[in-house]
Amino acid sequence: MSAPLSTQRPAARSFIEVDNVWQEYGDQVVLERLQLTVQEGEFCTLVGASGCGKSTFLRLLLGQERPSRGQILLDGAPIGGEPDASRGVVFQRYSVFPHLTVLDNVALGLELPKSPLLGRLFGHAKRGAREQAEAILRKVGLGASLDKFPAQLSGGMQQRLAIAQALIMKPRVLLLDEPFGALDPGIRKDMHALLLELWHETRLTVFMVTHDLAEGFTLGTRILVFDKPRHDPHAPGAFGARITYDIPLNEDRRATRAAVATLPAHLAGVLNSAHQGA
Ligand SMILES: Nc1ncnc2c1ncn2[C@@H]1O[C@H](COP(=O)(O)OP(=O)(O)OP(=O)(O)O)[C@@H](O)[C@H]1O
Repeated sequence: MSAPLSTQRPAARSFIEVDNVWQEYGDQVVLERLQLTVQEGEFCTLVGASGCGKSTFLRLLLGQERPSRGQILLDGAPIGGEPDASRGVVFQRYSVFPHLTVLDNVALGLELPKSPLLGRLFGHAKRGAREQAEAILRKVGLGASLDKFPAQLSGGMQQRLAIAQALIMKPRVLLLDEPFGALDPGIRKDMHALLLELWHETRLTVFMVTHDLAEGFTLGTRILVFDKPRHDPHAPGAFGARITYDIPLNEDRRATRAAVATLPAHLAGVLNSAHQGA
């Protein structure tokens, strides 16, 4: 007998579903059997050895590449073959237009899609785009640098600009590929505080690749460890990486004792020292 109508609910759908995803380039398997569900608003940090496919996974989430096998769903629909405004991206080195000011670089994000041929808006629409760009630049701490050119900014300021460029498009997912890798430790701390503040405010879903495990444990609500569980010394490309650990962290960025108990010693050690340093 079916349940009465009032108690029937559709099954809760995950915001992002990664279903048996593989990525292969020629005979090199980079990622294999990735299986993951992510709810809207999670902050996932991705860690793992160099070359194990973290950036490749971000490109798949961005829609820049299609998986060789399997599929990725965003709100139930397959991620298309091209990036779109629902996903914003920030790389370690971001490409800005050097001949445009900070303000114009950010406003351009709104101008290009609306005026694809000219790339410029005029009058009221232009004012609106510039006002929005200015508001976001103030939020990321670049309010005093609106008329500067990118070459006049420090590394930390350039990453603030990159974050503003991504946020102006109001993405639902923010993809960060080692965004702070080139910054000094003090500036990195400032950027962590800024990113957490923006995330608390917007509750964006974030995927961030980092080589710094402590950074991963400090920022993420969940850490995804990528690793190759299988190796063939005679055929290094035969097997790909998988998500070998998926560690949920609570609001204070603490893992449960049960989760820590499953970790190898080097990961558990970094987790403990990240908490002591917090
Ligand atoms: N378009 C491509 N064609 C061929 N091979 C590729 C392509 N993109 C990535 N690869 C290979 O896939 C593997 C994973 O690269 P990827 O950049 O995703 O790793 P990563 O974990 O992000 O590395 P790192 O931490 O050093 O940035 C590498 O061996 C790389 O050479």
